[in-house]
Amino acid sequence: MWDWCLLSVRVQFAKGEWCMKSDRLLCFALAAVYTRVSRAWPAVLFASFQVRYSIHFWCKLVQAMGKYQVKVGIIGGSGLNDPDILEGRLERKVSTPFGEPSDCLIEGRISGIDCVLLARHGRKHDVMPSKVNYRANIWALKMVGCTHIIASTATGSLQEDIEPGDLVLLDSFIDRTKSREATFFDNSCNELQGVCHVPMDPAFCPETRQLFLEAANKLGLKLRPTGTCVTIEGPRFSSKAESLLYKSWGVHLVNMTMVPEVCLAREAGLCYAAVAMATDYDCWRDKENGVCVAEVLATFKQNVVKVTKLFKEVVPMIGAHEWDNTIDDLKSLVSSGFMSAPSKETH
Ligand SMILES: CSC[C@H]1O[C@H](OP(=O)(O)O)[C@H](O)[C@@H]1O
Ligand SMILES: Nc1ncnc2[nH]cnc12
Repeated sequence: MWDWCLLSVRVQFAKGEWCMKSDRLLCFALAAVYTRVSRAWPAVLFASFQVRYSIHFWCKLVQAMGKYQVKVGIIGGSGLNDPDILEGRLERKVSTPFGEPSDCLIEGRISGIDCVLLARHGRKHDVMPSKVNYRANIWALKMVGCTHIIASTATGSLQEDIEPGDLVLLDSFIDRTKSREATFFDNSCNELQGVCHVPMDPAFCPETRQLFLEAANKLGLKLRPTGTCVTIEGPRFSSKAESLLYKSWGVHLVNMTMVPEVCLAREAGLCYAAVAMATDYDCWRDKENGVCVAEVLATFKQNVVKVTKLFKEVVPMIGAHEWDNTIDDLKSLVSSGFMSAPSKETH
């Protein structure tokens, strides 16, 4: 039994995750006492203890064998910026060649997987959609080593069967923004020279999306597997004619932030997936008044637990997955978009 205890301690040290948390210490102490008294109980205790840590262990092992160390950036949209989602939090202020991101990065872990949380509109929600520095946000996450970004967004539903509170895993977008920096390759940064026409199909990372679907399935959570979102410039909501126009295009949802975030994540070679929550029916329906901020925030608040559960479930799945080919393919996709070879290795 002591061998088992020692092995466990060694694993904790090897992972660099040893910390004097009371639950872990108690677990070890009880096991040590029981070892003297009985031979059965320690096994039971350690079985439960090990289930949690063996998941971490295998995740780390899979990552250690791969080329890329997985780190998941979480961009919290309206209504999602609760840092409690992360264990062992540490705030880090960063600045990028493109300016300041919306707020500090909050680094921490979910189930042992390194994560970085960023509030898209700042933690006080004082940055409006058109003024979000999307380039700085994505670059900051890339700079601190993120391989993935999972994002949330509050959206208006353009379809009767997508009800307020429903979650949709986006698979495409339509860009109706007007005044946003939508590429890193505009020669404003010395490191990133060249003209890049990056392919945007598929728009969202298929492998990460697949893991989201499996995570939702495991949780028994309703997640619509596909959906197209039209991103408008904002900050105003749509007129009825605009709303009806988007609806007539067969679009499912409307928001103000998905573009250029998803495009910049692609240029940065990051695996990006977004979960949209329908918070309202915009203003196309005759049945009720149009959307307002209070409605958006209230609906998001009522349902936010679904998004956090889903994110907490999917992160260890991302950590356990093998990403070498996916990330290499993304890099090639970006390289294929250059009109001439970039002057420096940027990805
Ligand atoms: C608060 S109403 C409009 C606002 O909500 C959405 O934000 P996010 O995408 O960051 O969740 C929408 O895109 C608008 O920015
Ligand atoms: N109806 C709507 N239009 C644009 N952005 C939104 N975010 C939430 N609801 C929205």
